[in-house]
Amino acid sequence: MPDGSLPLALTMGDPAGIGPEITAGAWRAMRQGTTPFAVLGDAGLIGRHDVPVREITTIAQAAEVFAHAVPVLPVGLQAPVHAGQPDSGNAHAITTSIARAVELARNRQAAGVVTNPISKIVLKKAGFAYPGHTEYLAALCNVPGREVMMLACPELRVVPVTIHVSLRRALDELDTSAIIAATRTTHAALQRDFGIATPRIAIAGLNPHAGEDGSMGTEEQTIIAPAIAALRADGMDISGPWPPDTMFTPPARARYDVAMCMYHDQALIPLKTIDMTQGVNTTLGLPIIRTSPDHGTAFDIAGRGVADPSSLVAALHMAMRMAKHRNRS
Ligand SMILES: NC(=O)C1=CN([C@@H]2O[C@H](COP(=O)(O)OP(=O)(O)OC[C@H]3O[C@@H](n4cnc5c(N)ncnc54)[C@H](O)[C@@H]3O)[C@@H](O)[C@H]2O)C=CC1
Ligand SMILES: NCC(=O)COP(=O)(O)O
Repeated sequence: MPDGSLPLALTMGDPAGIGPEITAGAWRAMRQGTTPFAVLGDAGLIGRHDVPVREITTIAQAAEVFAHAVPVLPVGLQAPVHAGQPDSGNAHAITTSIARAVELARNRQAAGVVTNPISKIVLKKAGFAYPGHTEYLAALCNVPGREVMMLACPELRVVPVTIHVSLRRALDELDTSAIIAATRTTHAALQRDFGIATPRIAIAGLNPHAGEDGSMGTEEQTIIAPAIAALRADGMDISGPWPPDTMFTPPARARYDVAMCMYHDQALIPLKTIDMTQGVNTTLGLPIIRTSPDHGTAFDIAGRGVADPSSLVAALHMAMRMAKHRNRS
């Protein structure tokens, strides 16, 4: 069976966050469609949100069950779950769910992995060694350091070259080779997983006004321009370095397929401001497909039944589209 018709593996995320209720909401929205998923988590927890749930023993059973109930491959919890009150006691279950989902995708039993949100600090307190999914997934796939985070909504795609580090450390980490590596990975993924034959890539500056000829910082000249030259020499359609404050306006966005940004918030602020409900986070550079909603655990509203499942639905649909593109390439 081609990967595009396999079910997706959906991780549990933090059980005290909005993961269980957006999972139930996504199933309601998608049950009659052609994108089945199986949850690696706790059936009782999802059943709290007024949806039928069925435990399955292999992910192959998901497609048949999906129209009638949320298919769940059980992953046992270690601590009781109270919505909105995260507990590091469940860290092992959270990370096991991710590891098993990756295994299913790597064994070609799942079309890809879609992750529900985790709390970085909850896992860190339990000794988890990774800043987020992105880095953990790369380790699980034996490609540490090759991971690239891309967020996408219908209006914009953005890639932060430096990811889950302090702003001070991001400035230290930013170098020509990091920009070149992230851009090459992004270019290849846009072709392979998104069907864009000749991606137009815009590179952001770092400083106000992109440095204005070195009068407000020299990183554009010393770090970014050499990366642009090397990428153009590879034959890519590269523009920049663009002043970051104007490169996300609607006319500017129309001129590129992806914006390479120098640090986390330079990328994520415009994306989430433009469209938090349809935004999807995807990890490029892995041997598997991985997407996720663009939002976090939203502990402040968890359990109230008000969480919007739209971003998770968009993540599930994007993962399936990517799997189908990858199969055709
Ligand atoms: N992919 C992932 O696993 C991600 C995890 N996080 C984690 O989430 C935790 C909370 O992070 P925050 O910065 O508070 O961001 P957040 O996205 O969880 O919440 C920000 C605001 O948006 C609201 N919100 C988020 N998703 C919503 C939804 N589906 N429907 C309605 N309202 C929604 C929340 O109620 C809150 O007011 C952190 O521990 C962070 O590490 C954050 C981003 C992504
Ligand atoms: N701000 C994006 C984010 O935190 C998502 O990280 P990850 O868990 O997908 O690595």
